[in-house]
Amino acid sequence: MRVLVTGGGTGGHVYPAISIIRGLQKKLSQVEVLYVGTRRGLEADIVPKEGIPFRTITVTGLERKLSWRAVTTVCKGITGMVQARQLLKQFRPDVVIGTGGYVSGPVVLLAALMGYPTLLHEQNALPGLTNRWLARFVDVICVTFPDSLAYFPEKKGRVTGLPVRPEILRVTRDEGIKKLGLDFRKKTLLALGGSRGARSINRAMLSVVQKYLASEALQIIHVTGRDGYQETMAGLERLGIDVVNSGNITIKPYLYHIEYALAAADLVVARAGAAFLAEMMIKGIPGILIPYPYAAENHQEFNARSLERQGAAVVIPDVELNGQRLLATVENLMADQERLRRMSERCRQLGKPGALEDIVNAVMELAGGKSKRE
Ligand SMILES: CC(=O)N[C@H]1[C@@H](OP(=O)(O)OP(=O)(O)OC[C@H]2O[C@@H](n3ccc(=O)[nH]c3=O)[C@H](O)[C@@H]2O)O[C@H](CO)[C@@H](O)[C@@H]1O
Repeated sequence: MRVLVTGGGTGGHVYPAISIIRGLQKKLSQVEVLYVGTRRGLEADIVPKEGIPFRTITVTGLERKLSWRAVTTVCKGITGMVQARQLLKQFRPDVVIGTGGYVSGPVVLLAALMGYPTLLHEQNALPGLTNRWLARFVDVICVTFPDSLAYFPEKKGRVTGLPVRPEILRVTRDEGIKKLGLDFRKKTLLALGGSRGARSINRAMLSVVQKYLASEALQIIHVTGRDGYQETMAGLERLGIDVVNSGNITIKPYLYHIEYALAAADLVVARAGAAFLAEMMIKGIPGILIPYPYAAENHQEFNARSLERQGAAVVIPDVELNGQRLLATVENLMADQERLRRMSERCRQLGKPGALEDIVNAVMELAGGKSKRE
């Protein structure tokens, strides 16, 4: 099978694309892949390192106002379309997969117009601009949140979820607690702010760390992000909080093996990026979510509110976040273990451990069911 994959700009679009490619390679003995991205997106760095054949086209984001920049954008858009058409004609895929981001616009559009079977994957509850725009042209749209089905033509959408790394599915609570040197008798709070950390969460967490410094009930892992580590440590020192000798608090700039922390956690404090939320749901961990307010079209708010409506999380808007509010929310949840248990149950029901399998099956079905016109 020949699969052309496109999607990029940020990791949020690139990692699901790589997971889908790996899933197809595992399932099929013969699969030839071509990844189409831009030179400037994160995909240009990651995809070749993964050993996946990679080609680039020229595209830039859409301009909302008429200006010289808008004219240049249109010209680049036309160049991108011509390049995409050439790549499609050369590679002749059995199926084309788009995971969002500007680059997938011209590639998937051309593919659909040329008669190739097309599939989109949407990660967020509020679908991205490119996927919303492509929806009318494509065959199948796999979504993460049921909420986003409302933005797509009725018969095309299906809820598959977002693929998570296999090690996250595999590691057990006992393994996580042991690996991180935690106490089996205590509950564990994991606080982190997405892959780059979050200053507002780091600041608010100071109050939570201070309160639970010597707790017999709750231990804390706080991941600050690389940029926030020094500031957090300085903040703790200013407050006279000695985390090193407390034995109850772990502060790290980044977790390369987050699967252990996820396996150990009973509650998280986090942003609301789609990948992390999918991981929380699968592990059954309720969340206190503080959506990143500057994400495109405020989409993290939609992700977080979706889980809140379904009883799997509580939301604190970033503008309302401070130490007092976060501490009160943690304390309320810790005082109501029955509520935490119900929330955890809801998370597990929402988790989609079979996401990758479902997407791979949809791709295979599509590739087998339609023939190319060009
Ligand atoms: C700022 C922004 O716009 N982010 C978007 C981006 O998220 P982004 O690509 O940043 O992804 P997420 O925030 O959902 O997930 C972060 C990932 O980093 C991992 N991790 C994090 C911290 C750590 O110490 N170790 C570690 O391994 C997590 O396990 C997770 O897999 O694309 C997603 C999918 O389109 C969107 O939903 C997010 O809103």
